[in-house]
Amino acid sequence: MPLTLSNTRQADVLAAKLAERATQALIDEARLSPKPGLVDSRGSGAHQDLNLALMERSAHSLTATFYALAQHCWLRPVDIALRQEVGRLGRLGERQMMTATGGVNTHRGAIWAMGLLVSAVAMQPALSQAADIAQCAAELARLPDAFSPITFSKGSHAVQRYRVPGAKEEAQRGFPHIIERGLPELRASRQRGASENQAQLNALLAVMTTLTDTCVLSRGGMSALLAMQQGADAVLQAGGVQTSAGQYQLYQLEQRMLADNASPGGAADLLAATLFLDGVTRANS
Ligand SMILES: CC(C)(COP(=O)(O)OP(=O)(O)OC[C@H]1O[C@@H](n2cnc3c(N)ncnc32)[C@H](O)[C@@H]1O)[C@@H](O)C(=O)NCCC(=O)NCCS
Ligand SMILES: Nc1ncnc2c1ncn2[C@@H]1O[C@H](COP(=O)(O)OP(=O)(O)OP(=O)(O)O)[C@@H](O)[C@H]1O
Repeated sequence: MPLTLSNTRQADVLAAKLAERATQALIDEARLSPKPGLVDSRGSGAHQDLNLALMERSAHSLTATFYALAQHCWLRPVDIALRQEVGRLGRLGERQMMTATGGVNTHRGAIWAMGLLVSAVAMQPALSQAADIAQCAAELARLPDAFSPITFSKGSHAVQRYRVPGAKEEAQRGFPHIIERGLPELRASRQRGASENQAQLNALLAVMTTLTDTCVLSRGGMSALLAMQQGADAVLQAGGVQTSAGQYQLYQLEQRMLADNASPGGAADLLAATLFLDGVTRANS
């Protein structure tokens, strides 16, 4: 479509809205409490170098990145040129995050997941189903980015060592932990009468039941990952965080994760992305 004044204005409006929603989803995730092992409004969980103020500063520093991604992707077809530009903007966002936090990794995985989903909504603003948006993001994630530097990462090390899918594969598969776990649990919990806080915690736990979270693997190995998955499942089997049995199981899970020095950063990223997609698709419906 040729760029006219009117559709340039539409692109601006949508980009501003998506950037604001993505930033807010990161803030809502960070504040949500009580989350096992993660930064929340009670404290730093298993982290020495993170706290809520830093997470919020980091989230705000990313608004400009999400805005640029949405602007650039507006009505664009998925192709290598777009993939490269999205990769460039994502890496620029990582550098801006590092500047805002004084060199601490607060949201690396979140920039990846949220950045791809923001891009997908801008590419096809008419999509109204979360699964379709996730598939569009997956198509982008599956394309090679020739400018991606080959660097060591804890995530890729865990993927190779334990032979499990990590952040890249989750995106390339169409974010199954958002579409098949987080989003259905969020909506089902609300329908069962859980409060918004409880529904979001249940959604996080639903993601944790099966995610091979490379943050947990890097810090605590396979035993910590299995304890996380089984502990999250035990909370949901007990009726979720809105029941006293579920709260007891959540307390047990938190104690175990702290003892393992483990934090489900990948699950937290996917919860933030779940909240973003929930908001975007509710606004469209
Ligand atoms: C894919 C990324 C996250 C790197 O992943 P990798 O596993 O190699 O490294 P790293 O350990 O630094 O980060 C992984 C992060 O992903 C999250 N995560 C961990 N496990 C999982 C999982 N199973 N599923 C989803 N997310 C996960 C965590 O937050 C973790 O910290 C990303 O940084 C990247 O390659 N970006 C390139 C820039 C780009 O192309 N961006 C485009 C979109 S903006
Ligand atoms: N509330 C949260 N608390 C902690 N981490 C979170 C939270 N929300 C998202 N994350 C994700 O967790 C990741 C940070 O995890 P972690 O600190 O384990 O990674 P690291 O810096 O690579 O490793 P380490 O801290 O072990 O050196 C970030 O990429 C971020 O996207």
